[in-house]
Order: sequence, then structure tokens, then C-alpha cells
Amino acid sequence: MTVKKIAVLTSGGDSQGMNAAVRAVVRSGLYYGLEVYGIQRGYQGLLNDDIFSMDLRSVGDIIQRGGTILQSARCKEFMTPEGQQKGAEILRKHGIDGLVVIGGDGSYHGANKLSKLGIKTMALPGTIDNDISYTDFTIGFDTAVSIVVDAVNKLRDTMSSHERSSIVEVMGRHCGDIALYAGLASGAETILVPEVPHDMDEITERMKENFAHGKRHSIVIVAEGVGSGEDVAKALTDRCPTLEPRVTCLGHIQRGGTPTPTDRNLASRLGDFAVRKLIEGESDKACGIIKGELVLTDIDKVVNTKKEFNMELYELALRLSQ
Ligand SMILES: Nc1ncnc2c1ncn2[C@@H]1O[C@H](COP(=O)(O)OP(=O)(O)O)[C@@H](O)[C@H]1O
Ligand SMILES: O=P(O)(O)OC[C@H]1O[C@](O)(COP(=O)(O)O)[C@@H](O)[C@@H]1O
Ligand SMILES: [Mg+2]
Repeated sequence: MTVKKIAVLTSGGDSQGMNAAVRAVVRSGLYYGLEVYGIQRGYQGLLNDDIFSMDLRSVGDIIQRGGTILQSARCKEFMTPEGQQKGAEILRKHGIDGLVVIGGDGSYHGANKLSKLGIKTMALPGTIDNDISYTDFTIGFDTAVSIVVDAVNKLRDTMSSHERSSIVEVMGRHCGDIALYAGLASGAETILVPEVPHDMDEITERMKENFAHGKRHSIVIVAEGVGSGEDVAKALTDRCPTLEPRVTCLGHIQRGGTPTPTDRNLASRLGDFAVRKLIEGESDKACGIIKGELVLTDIDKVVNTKKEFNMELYELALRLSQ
């Protein structure tokens, strides 16, 4: 049986492009004749019954905005079977039979649990980390990478003037993709990611050699999953004080600002895809993009598979940054 009333929520760490995804879900849902509801503050809002009807105008003027008009939350109660049961009952009370969850891997688990309780669910990858398997890219990742690259461009200017090294700490708890893609795009000399072990002695020697061969600055990008930028700076200073490392932690700046066209288009395609698949009767599925094509994968499979790290890009970044 196909869905008639659907709801959409955003959950976990927000990401640029979530609004574009919400817009696509609402407008496609209405286009296909469904009733569409918004849930405020993720699973917390679901448990608080914070649910409201959405129309075409309720998603006007948001495609270009960072953050999420639905707001986001992390909700402990929803991690319990009782919380999930309560969530499913609240949705049933409203007659909502389909739910689109926009969030990261944690949020995917929640969608998976709700589908086992009879709610048809679709999960969209809304996280800057790019840590979700069965999709090449997540919504917000491209914008976060652009922000890091812009920051490194600025740091390069001052580091070159003083012949210093710049340590830039970026987000990515378990996934080094922001560090990798921003590192390659900004010509970083060293990229530290949780997926690849590193040797500080070797890194220091390489930086010293590069300075000796005329390099005027050195950029080190550290994914937060490896440790803090301060720790890396200390390790470098202990080995070679003349590297004069200066640390910049980009933090939540990476999660704000207007989404890039790439993220808006990805969000628009995935939001519409999720609605069409719900109408076709699909449930408990993750929507993603692989080699430019939209794909549907069982949520179980997605949450139980670790995203593969792109070693080819990593090695390329190192080869090109000598
Ligand atoms: N195993 C789980 N079962 C049910 N709900 C979960 C589970 N893991 C996470 N969630 C829900 O999803 C929310 C967001 O998850 P979190 O891991 O914080 O962020 P993200 O979705 O961005 O990875 C959690 O606060 C919780 O409500
Ligand atoms: O917003 P918080 O709670 O400070 O969380 C920070 C974390 O959220 C992220 O930005 C996104 O992670 P999730 O997608 O898992 O929410 C991580 O890169 C970062 O470590
Ligand atoms: Mg997560």
C-alpha cells in the first residue's frame, strides 16, 4: 500500500543543504498529491508531538540557507525501544504513514527502528562528515570542504610571509574525508586522517626537507578524529621548533553558511527521490548517489558498512604537495 501522509525531520549534527532537502521533500510530496508534515527538532520533536502541516509557501526562501528550519536535536529517549514505540504511535495518531529522515548514521538507526514498527521510512544523508556508506557524497560535505579551502587560502598568505607552518583542525569524528578533499584542493603538505596511521618523525623530516628546498609555508590538515591541532603542533615543535606551527581550529564554522550549488542540487535530487520511492511502496531504505546515479540501499546494510577511504586521492595529495 502506498503512502498518503508523510512527515520530514532533520536530526543529528546539522549540515548545509538540509533546508534544500526539506524543500524538495515538501514540494515533491505536494506535487504528487500527498499531505506533508514537518517535525520540529528531530526525534525529540517527534516524542514531543511537535508536528505541523507544511504547504508550498512554508519552504519558500530556504534553498539558499544553512542550518535547518526544522531545527535538529540529539535525543537519548529515542534510543530506547519505549521511545521508538512512542514515536511510531504518535505518527500513527496523526495518520502519518511515511517518514523522511535527514541526518547522519545515528539518525539512520532511528529510521530503521521506526520501519520495524510499521512506519515507511526513507533516510537521506545530511551530514558534513561524508561518513555514510552507499553514497559517494552527503549533503553539506561539499560546502564544508569549500569553507576549509577558503580558510586555508587565507592562512597560506600569512604563513608564506613568515615561513611558518599552519596546522588546521577540521571536523570528521571517524571519517577523514573533509581533511582529504580539502587537503587535496588546498595543496596541503600533510593530511592526518583516522583511516591512515602516521609517524610524526617522518612528517617532521619531510616538512624540514621541503623548507630546505625552498618551500615558504607548510599546511597540515588534521581531522579531529586523529587528535587536536594543538597536539599536532606540540609534537612538531618538540621535534623542530623552527617550524613555528600556528594552529587554527575551524570548528562549527564548517557547518554554517549558504550551501554550494552542488549541495543544493544533491539535496533537491535526493529529497524528490525519497518521496517517489515512498510512493512506490519502498521502506527502510537509504537514498544515496553513486557515480552520479541515485541509488536505494537497505538501511541495515548502510549502517553496518564502514565508508571506504579513498587511498588513491590521499596518495595523490601527498605526491603533488612536495
Ligand atoms: N541506535 C539508535 N537507535 C535509535 N535511534 C538512534 C540510534 N542512534 C542514534 N539515534 C537517534 O538519532 C539521533 C542522532 O544521532 P547522532 O549519532 O547524534 O547524529 P547523526 O545522525 O548526525 O549521526 C540521536 O540523538 C538519537 O535520537
Ligand atoms: O554539534 P556537536 O554536537 O558539537 O557535534 C560535532 C560533530 O558533529 C559533526 O559536525 C557531524 O557529525 P554527525 O553527522 O554525526 O552529527 C562532526 O563533524 C562533529 O564531530
Ligand atoms: Mg554521525
